[in-house]
Amino acid sequence: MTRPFVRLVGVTKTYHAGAQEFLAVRDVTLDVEEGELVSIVGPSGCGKSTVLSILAELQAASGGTVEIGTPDSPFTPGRDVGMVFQKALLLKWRTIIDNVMLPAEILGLPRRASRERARDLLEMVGLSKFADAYPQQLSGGMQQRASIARALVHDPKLILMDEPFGALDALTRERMNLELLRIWRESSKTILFVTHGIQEAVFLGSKVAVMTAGPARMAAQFEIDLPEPRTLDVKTTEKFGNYTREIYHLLGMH
Ligand SMILES: Nc1ncnc2c1ncn2[C@@H]1O[C@H](COP(=O)(O)OP(=O)(O)OP(=O)(O)O)[C@@H](O)[C@H]1O
Repeated sequence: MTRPFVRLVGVTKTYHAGAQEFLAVRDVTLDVEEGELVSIVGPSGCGKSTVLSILAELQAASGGTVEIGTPDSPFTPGRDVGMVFQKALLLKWRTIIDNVMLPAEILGLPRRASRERARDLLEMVGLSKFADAYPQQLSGGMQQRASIARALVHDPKLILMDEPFGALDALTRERMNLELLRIWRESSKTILFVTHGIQEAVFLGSKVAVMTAGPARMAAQFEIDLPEPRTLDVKTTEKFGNYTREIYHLLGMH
């Protein structure tokens, strides 16, 4: 049995505000295999972003175990993380290719090789023609594709996505889901995908971790056994319906 790339065991996070303590998450236990795409779904405020920030080592857990990397594939925080947020957060005074290159620049990676990689990634996300355009010339979905290319440019081992398609219209979101699955297959990265959308979580993940609020905790996990490669037809299957129904119930929505 190989070691998972990410292992969280009984992770808790307490925030302090003066003398007040606030338990933001507890009972977070999750294994993510190398190359796996795992969804984390839950209502607003249940601590999903907190879990991602602990994984990115932007903040420390208050308790429990956080292990990332394996002996064969060690993990360097900062260097080995790519992040995608709800907003694309592109710098409007930089061209798309210069935006994509930003993490490589910050890490001081060789410029010529990074530029080539940025071009390849823009091709992968279907934006070759827009390399020299500015962000405001792109639609929301295109900007989000550029931000995915930016998250991959320094070849990180772990991609953390925090509600990346939440601001997109429903059709673009579906299209981006398909795009993400293709990019994931082509790049074979380990991806953690946070969403409020139960259907989105089940459609994308080989595993779905469900977080509940009040008190915030990781309540359950589902191995999602659906045909690969996944297409939108999967959503009409009985199995897909059963997974989503079970998660709705867990979240108290009947
Ligand atoms: N730096 C902080 N200091 C104090 N409390 C915080 C801090 N960051 C988050 N919290 C609290 O911790 C809880 C979890 O927040 P978090 O942002 O992780 O939830 P979330 O599930 O990602 O929410 P959303 O889906 O709305 O983005 C919330 O109640 C939030 O108010």
